[in-house]
Amino acid sequence: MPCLVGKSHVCCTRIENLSVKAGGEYILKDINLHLHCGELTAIVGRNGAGKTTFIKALLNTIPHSGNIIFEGERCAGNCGKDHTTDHDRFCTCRKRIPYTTTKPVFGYVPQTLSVEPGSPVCVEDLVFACTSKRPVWLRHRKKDIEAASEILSCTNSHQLLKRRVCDLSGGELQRVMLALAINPLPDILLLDEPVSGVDRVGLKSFYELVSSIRRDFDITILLISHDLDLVARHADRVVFINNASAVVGTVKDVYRQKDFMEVFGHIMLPDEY
Ligand SMILES: Nc1ncnc2c1ncn2[C@@H]1O[C@H](COP(=O)(O)OP(=O)(O)OP(=O)(O)O)[C@@H](O)[C@H]1O
Repeated sequence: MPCLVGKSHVCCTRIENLSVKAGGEYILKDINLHLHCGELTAIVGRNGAGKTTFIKALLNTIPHSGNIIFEGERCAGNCGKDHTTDHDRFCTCRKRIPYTTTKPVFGYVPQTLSVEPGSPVCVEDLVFACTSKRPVWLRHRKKDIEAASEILSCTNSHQLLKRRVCDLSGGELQRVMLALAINPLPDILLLDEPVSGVDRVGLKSFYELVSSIRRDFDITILLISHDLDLVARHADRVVFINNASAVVGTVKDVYRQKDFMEVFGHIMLPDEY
């Protein structure tokens, strides 16, 4: 399973001159960023700054201009192992070739999932709907249930398999969606931090889980965040979106920047406590 795949490749994503306009105004203008594998990059900014717009442009769900170029490595294809899509990208054999694409594979966890109260859909159905070509209403086979459980175990949510999705807490739902977003393993994982239905303890464990994914899998993680303390503790780099442009740097660099301090004030860094 992709879950078992470890660190094996190097990659970089270049975002060049990304712009989004709405109603004649720029929401984002000429954003240029380099994102690296194995790094957690947090996107911060005041309400309405353009964080979600940025993610939507990356996912190509809204009109935008500019380029997204993903450079990675994949198996050369002659190592004699079974070649699934994941294998090509994450095989640990030594014969690897560089590849470049403008269409990287994204995993996406939205801020929330709208679920009808009382809906009988259980987590198992949700996993099958996302991962299997077999109609969800057919009786679930033992091997499919085991595969679903293994997918969920990546985020320690396998015990939720039989629970109704509408009954899950905000934190439980995030864990299920995160498991789906990393199976199969994407090139870039986009996360929108939950802002409702998750308490402070749940949010902390969400960041710890994201950090462990960053450690275990060599993928680029971009996280829209509203919790600047948790960002300071977990992010490798920060993108601060303000006035349609972006400032990028380490937590310390960005948090001590004049514009950032005007918006958010003085945020203590972990080594200042
Ligand atoms: N389709 C659209 N047409 C016009 N304006 C839009 C459109 N989509 C977003 N906007 C505006 O673009 C700005 C950025 O919105 P966006 O949702 O990206 O902000 P955000 O940083 O994610 O905010 P929040 O932190 O509140 O979630 C807002 O002023 C919003 O009203």
